Amino acid sequence: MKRIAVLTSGGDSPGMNAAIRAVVRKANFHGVEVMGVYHGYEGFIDGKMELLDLGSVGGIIQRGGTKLFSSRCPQFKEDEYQLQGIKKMKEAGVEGLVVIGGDGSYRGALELTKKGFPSVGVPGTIDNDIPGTEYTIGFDTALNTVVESIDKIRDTATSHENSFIVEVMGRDAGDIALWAGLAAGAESILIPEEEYDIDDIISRIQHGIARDKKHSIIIVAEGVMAGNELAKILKEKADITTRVSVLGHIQRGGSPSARDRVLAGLFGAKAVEVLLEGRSGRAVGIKNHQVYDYDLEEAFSNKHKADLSLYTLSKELSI
Ligand SMILES: Nc1ncnc2c1ncn2[C@@H]1O[C@H](COP(=O)(O)OP(=O)(O)OP(=O)(O)O)[C@@H](O)[C@H]1O
Ligand SMILES: O=P(O)(O)OC[C@H]1O[C@](O)(CO)[C@@H](O)[C@@H]1O
Ligand SMILES: [Mg+2]
Repeated sequence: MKRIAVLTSGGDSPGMNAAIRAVVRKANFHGVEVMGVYHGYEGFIDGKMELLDLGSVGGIIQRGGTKLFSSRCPQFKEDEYQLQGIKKMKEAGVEGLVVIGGDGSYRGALELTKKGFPSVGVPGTIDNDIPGTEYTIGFDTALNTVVESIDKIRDTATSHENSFIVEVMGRDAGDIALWAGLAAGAESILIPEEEYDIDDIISRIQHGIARDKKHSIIIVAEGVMAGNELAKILKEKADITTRVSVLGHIQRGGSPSARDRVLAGLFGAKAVEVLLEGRSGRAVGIKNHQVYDYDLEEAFSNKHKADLSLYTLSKELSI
């Protein structure tokens, strides 16, 4: 291969820029040019891209967001648009693609590979919900943002002896809620992967009050329900008044943590190696501290499993 392309797709995540940089620098190291495709699959369809040289990815390793912009592009699910994009790429001499994104983006990458355009997936999502890899780029930074926010909420919760509900991101995946709950010492954690027990949540708050605890923190992943909805249930069922904080998109921003930058470097470089070895339809991941590649299809035909031992542990530690 003499020229490949890179794009970022789906929700952005801190560390995507570091991954773009790694793809460009690693490919250049092997004498291969890299085109940066703008706005995810939207730009792919239109062939909206430009050459990324060594200098063009300088100064971005520490920047949140993605220099290439991202999008959710529903029309890319249709063959017609995938083929149109492949045509544009081939006309520009592009022979392979690195897709940095989540599970949806991976589906697009597999479709392209099946249609004869070699593509490799790099896991870039704060949700940490891609089967086959223990960590995704951006999860660590998002987790730290959430934990820092909860620490601040805890200060005011303690001063006013309030119970707080903190709503975090995660439509289908509870990793952010779970890890943040454990890291911040939340009394209850609600995740999409596990049925919640409202009586248990209530009794934990009441138990805290009875032992003169100054605050209570409940973390709810948005996929379970909105924080305000939970507040209403607690009021109606047990006359418990709570304050609600919805952390929202601040969780997707900010400078990537050192861990996410390292992961981005490892994954970006590995994706280039895979393409240059003539392999495609692969995803890169990390397991037991080893970076490896595996079948893209495995990344979405299996369901992501949250580590429920953390859930049990959190219940034991926060009482
Ligand atoms: N079945 C599919 N076939 C082709 N392309 C797809 C498919 N599913 C998703 N895509 C493409 O991938 C894009 C991103 O998918 P999605 O919105 O699910 O985000 P994601 O990559 O899972 O990231 P995250 O969930 O972290 O935000 C979609 O907008 C679409 O362009
Ligand atoms: O960009 P949008 O549409 O607000 O997406 C929000 C979703 O994206 C994610 O942040 C993942 O990127 C999810 O946690 C969240 O549910
Ligand atoms: Mg997704």
